[in-house]
Amino acid sequence: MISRVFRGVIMGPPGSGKGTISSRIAQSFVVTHLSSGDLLRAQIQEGTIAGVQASQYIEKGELVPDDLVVQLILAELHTSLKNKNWLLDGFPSTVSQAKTLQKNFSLSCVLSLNVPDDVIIERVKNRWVHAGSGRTYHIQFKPPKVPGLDDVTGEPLIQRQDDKPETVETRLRNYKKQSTSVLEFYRERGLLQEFTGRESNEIWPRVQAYLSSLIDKKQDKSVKRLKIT
Ligand SMILES: Nc1nc2c(ncn2[C@@H]2O[C@H](COP(=O)(O)OP(=O)(O)O)[C@@H](O)[C@H]2O)c(=O)[nH]1
Ligand SMILES: Nc1ncnc2c1ncn2[C@@H]1O[C@H](COP(=O)(O)OP(=O)(O)O)[C@@H](O)[C@H]1O
Repeated sequence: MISRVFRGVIMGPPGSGKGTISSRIAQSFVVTHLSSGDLLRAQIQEGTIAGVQASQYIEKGELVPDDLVVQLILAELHTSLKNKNWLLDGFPSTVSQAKTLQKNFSLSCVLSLNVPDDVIIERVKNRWVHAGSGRTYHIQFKPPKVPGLDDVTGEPLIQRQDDKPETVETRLRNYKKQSTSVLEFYRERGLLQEFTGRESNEIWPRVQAYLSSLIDKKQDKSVKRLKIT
């Protein structure tokens, strides 16, 4: 059933391909991708109070307090993404966040990526990002056109502080601890669609086929990835 507005969530452990699959969804459908991690990193870059608070948790691989991230996400959904198709990446990460989201919006679906830990740990080692846009690259899987530089701006790529192996281990542990109840919350509501695999290129066609039944492709073009100023 194609509903008027698409409101989706994509879940998965760090490095599972949420950003990769989300950008393909944004290219294939009229959907704007909003990453809670990108929002938080933008706050840190701007040196806001929220950014200073969030950085203390992010650098340890721990979740940022619910009220802080809820405020940032809801502000975007009620303004720049009002009446638009959107896909949330990395939010909700707790049941409390899921309940708050449910009070504000009814979701079309929740996609969950199941990728083995050994694949994730190897992948994140070679993840490079363009801090300003959140675009991600990978030495083998998605290399930049010019080594070390962002394809769009030509600015230097960096590795995230929280992508260090010991922090990734913490984030993986925290994801497993927190996500079980969030996945159950959505499974009980018949919203959860799980995709298991080792490569994004094998998962993507299954995601694309599933979303084709939910998203109306004919709608006017909307912004692909919310530019977080
Ligand atoms: N080798 C390989 N790397 C991938 C694959 N999918 C994504 N990546 C890369 O692995 C890293 C993590 O992917 P990302 O989409 O950022 O995952 P997220 O943390 O869940 O958003 C990035 O550097 C991606 O470019 C894949 O199928 N194979
Ligand atoms: N919904 C959220 N609730 C609390 N903290 C969050 C949330 N989303 C992101 N964060 C914080 O930002 C960090 C980076 O998130 P993210 O960019 O989604 O990582 P990845 O995409 O690699 O899984 C997380 O480790 C966590 O500290």
